[in-house]
Amino acid sequence: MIDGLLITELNKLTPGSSYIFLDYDGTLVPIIMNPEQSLADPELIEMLTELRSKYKLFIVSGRSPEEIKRFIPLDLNLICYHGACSIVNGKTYYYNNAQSFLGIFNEIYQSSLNLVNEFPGLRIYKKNLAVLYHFGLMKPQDVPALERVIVEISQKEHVDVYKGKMIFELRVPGVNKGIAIKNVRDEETALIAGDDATDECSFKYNEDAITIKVGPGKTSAHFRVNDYSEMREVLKLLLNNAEKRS
Ligand SMILES: O=P(O)(O)OC[C@H]1O[C@H](O[C@H]2O[C@H](CO)[C@@H](O)[C@H](O)[C@H]2O)[C@H](O)[C@@H](O)[C@@H]1O
Repeated sequence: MIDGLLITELNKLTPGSSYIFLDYDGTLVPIIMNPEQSLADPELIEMLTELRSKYKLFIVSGRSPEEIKRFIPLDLNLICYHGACSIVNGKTYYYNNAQSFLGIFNEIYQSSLNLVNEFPGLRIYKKNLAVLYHFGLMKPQDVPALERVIVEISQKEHVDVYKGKMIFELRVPGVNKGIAIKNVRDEETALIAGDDATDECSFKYNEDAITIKVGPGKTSAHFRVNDYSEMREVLKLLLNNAEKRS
């Protein structure tokens, strides 16, 4: 059930001027074993279509823009690669010259490929500004050894390691969803929702916003919902609020 206080807070968001920043995996769609299959369903696409017409909507993801665009066939504002790249009104911006890491991540990907022989079940995905190591199908007892290898690569190549749900990701150093969000919204009212460690930066850097943790775990968000379907109920409330005010 949605917290009554959250329902009251939602009234502070003003259609036309307030921002909505939504993480994707685990927040709008469930976490699944195959990351390439996380397509948005028709209900979600309809909801996002409505939301972007009423609020300043951003999807804020660790994914690449290409992945998000394949999953959600809408022209949306995006913050991708955990904050390394933003697409605002069709224009692309990179954090701190992040695009200069393209070659490095390609090299890391190529030289990592043999790890699948050392760690049965490991899947490695090439992203332009990141490399994703998915250990969901690995034996749990092998994961600490994989982590050590990945930390070594990150130190050698001067990139950051991110530990998410069943994944390690090498990403552009210093990226932070929270700073990217802050730069976009300035001090305008906003709702920010996310489910994972990377979203905690979004909450911490934007304490004045309405922040929602999706699912269990320690958080600095002001509110919590149980899962992505309850998050969708919150979005429906936002749409109803906008409808009442029009
Ligand atoms: O910031 P997000 O939109 O939450 O992206 C974070 C990572 O999401 C994806 O991985 C997660 O979802 C996958 C599909 O459900 C799941 O298989 C994986 O275990 C999760 O960690 C994505 O693959 C990563 O690149 C993102 O960084």
